[in-house]
This record gives sequence, structure tokens and C-alpha cells, in this order.
Amino acid sequence: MTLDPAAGAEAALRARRARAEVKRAVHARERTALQVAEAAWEHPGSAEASLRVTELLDAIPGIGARRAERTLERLEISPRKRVGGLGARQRERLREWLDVDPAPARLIVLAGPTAVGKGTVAQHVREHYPWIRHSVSWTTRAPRPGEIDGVHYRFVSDAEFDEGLAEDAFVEWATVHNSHRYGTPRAQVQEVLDTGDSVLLEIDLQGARQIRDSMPEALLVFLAPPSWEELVRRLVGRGTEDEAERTRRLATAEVELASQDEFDAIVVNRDVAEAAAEVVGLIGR
Ligand SMILES: Nc1nc2c(ncn2[C@@H]2O[C@H](COP(=O)(O)OP(=O)(O)O)[C@@H](O)[C@H]2O)c(=O)[nH]1
Ligand SMILES: Nc1ncnc2c1ncn2[C@@H]1O[C@H](COP(=O)(O)OP(=O)(O)O)[C@@H](O)[C@H]1O
Repeated sequence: MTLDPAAGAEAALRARRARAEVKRAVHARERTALQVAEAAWEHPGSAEASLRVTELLDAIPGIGARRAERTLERLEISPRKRVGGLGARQRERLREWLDVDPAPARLIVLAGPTAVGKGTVAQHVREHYPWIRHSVSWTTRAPRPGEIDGVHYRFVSDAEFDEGLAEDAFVEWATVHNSHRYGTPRAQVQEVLDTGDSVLLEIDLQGARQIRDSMPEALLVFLAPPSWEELVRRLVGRGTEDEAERTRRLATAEVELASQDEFDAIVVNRDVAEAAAEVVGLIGR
């Protein structure tokens, strides 16, 4: 029987479209990942069955690629596996996880190089997505023009910061740009999480790594510039640092750009509103 290549290509295109539709429905919350998995196991030849497990988890809002990868490691399921190809015990473990775990990410870290637009995007989120709360970090750096104590940061002295450290008051903290210290108050974050709301932490790479280790359910988002030149343009354009400080910050930025693969998701900040919508879309509801 000769295989007609055109018919084969047509069938492959149909299968790809069917899988894309399944992922879209999960991302749009029209179907749960658990319903898709059950359909895959009921109908072995279906589009659901041919989805890779990574595709299925990645389609769940609030589960970035890294969190999907870490979850499959924990479930001892190879990322190459298709949903329909899982063994009985793997199905049981996946069914259990899908039934309980994929809660919306409620602790979101937004990190990225200086002047990429973290503060601007976070401000847009604050204004347009009021259900997402924001933690106010402590910092020993001086306020910039227009920055309000208690809103942008809690501006404190070194001695006050030391007191906070002695009282274990921070869920994470770091010395950034080899100069000032910044820390996220534990009580503030816990209070938000206890109410079931989501909280956005705008912190540096060191802080993001601490959160990843201490709170693995957090969603880590890296905000990237469209290009290095644009990043430099924004830093100079902001006009809040002198030449020496800009040089120091750009040196940190190079290190941070090299670490973006440690994050669950990367959002490029070309347009503030679009970047904010993408971050919020990752959080899930
Ligand atoms: N680890 C940590 N980093 C923070 C915290 N608050 C702000 N940062 C980071 O400190 C760095 C310096 O922030 P800032 O002085 O506002 O300058 P910017 O980077 O140019 O916005 C940025 O990467 C912020 O994300 C915090 O509570 N913890
Ligand atoms: N998408 C964007 N396009 C152009 N300029 C931007 C964009 N996002 C932010 N900016 C500008 O870049 C500068 C740095 O933004 P900021 O939010 O202070 O960065 P960060 O908090 O990451 O250090 C600011 O002048 C801001 O207005």
C-alpha cells in the first residue's frame, strides 16, 4: 500500500491543530488538565493522548515551564512521555497531582536587570489588576525623586535593617549592585497569602533564588529587555543614577541576563501594558 505523502502531511497538520486546540482550551480554563488526561486514557488514539505531558502541564495557567519540569521530576515522569503513554502508576500520580496541586501561583517573583521596567510594569499591574497585592520592600538606599516611603519602599537606616535581620523579619534579602540592602518583609507576604490573594515580589536575582529554594510553589518570572541597547537607553533615560552607579548596575545586569533560564517564564518588556498582561496571564486566577 503506497503512502501518499500529501495525505500524510495533511493528517499530521490536523493532529497538530487538534493538540493546539486542547492546549488552548486548558489555558482558557474551558477544560481542566485532569479532564484532558482522563480523555487521553479513555481514547488512546485521541489528540489528548498524543499530547506530551510537558505540553499539558505548561498549558495550565500559573504553571510556568520550569514548574512543569520540576513537577514531572517529582512525579518521576519523563518529560518526553505522551499523556496516553503513561503507565498505571504514573497515571495515578499525575491524576493525584492534577486533582490537588495546580493552584494559581499566589507568590509571584518579578525579577530582571536594572531599568528593564520592573517598577513600571509592577505599577501597571497595581493599577489594572488590583486583586494582585504587592509587597513593599525595605531598603537602605535613599529615595529617588517621587518615591514615597511606605509605597515604593520602606526606606530604612542600616541599623534598622540590621534589626530586621536579627528578628528574621525577611522572607529574603540581598545586597544589590554591591551597595544597598533590600529585603521582603515576611509578615506582609504571609498576611496576603493567608487571605488567599496573590502577591507580587519585585526583587533581584539573589532574592529570586532564595524564594525558589524556600517557597518552591512560587512562580518566578524574568522581565527581559528587547535588547541590551534598549536596556542601556532606559537606564540613561531614567536619569536616576550617575555614570559610576550606571556602570555598576549594568555590570549586575549582565550577570542577571545570563541567569534567565533559572526562571519559570521570561516576559520581554517591549510594551508595558502587554508585558503586564502577560505576567498576569501567567499567574492564573
Ligand atoms: N532581593 C531583593 N531585591 C530587591 C528587593 N526590592 C527591590 N529589589 C531589587 O533591587 C534592585 C535595585 O532596585 P532599585 O534600587 O529600585 O533600582 P532598579 O533596579 O534600577 O529599579 C532591583 O533589581 C530590585 O528588583 C527586595 O526586597 N529583595
Ligand atoms: N516598555 C518600555 N518601553 C520604554 N521605556 C520603558 C518601558 N518600560 C519601562 N520603561 C522606562 O525605563 C526606565 C526604567 O524603568 P523602571 O521601571 O525604573 O525599571 P526597573 O524597575 O526594572 O529598574 C523608566 O524610565 C521607564 O519609564
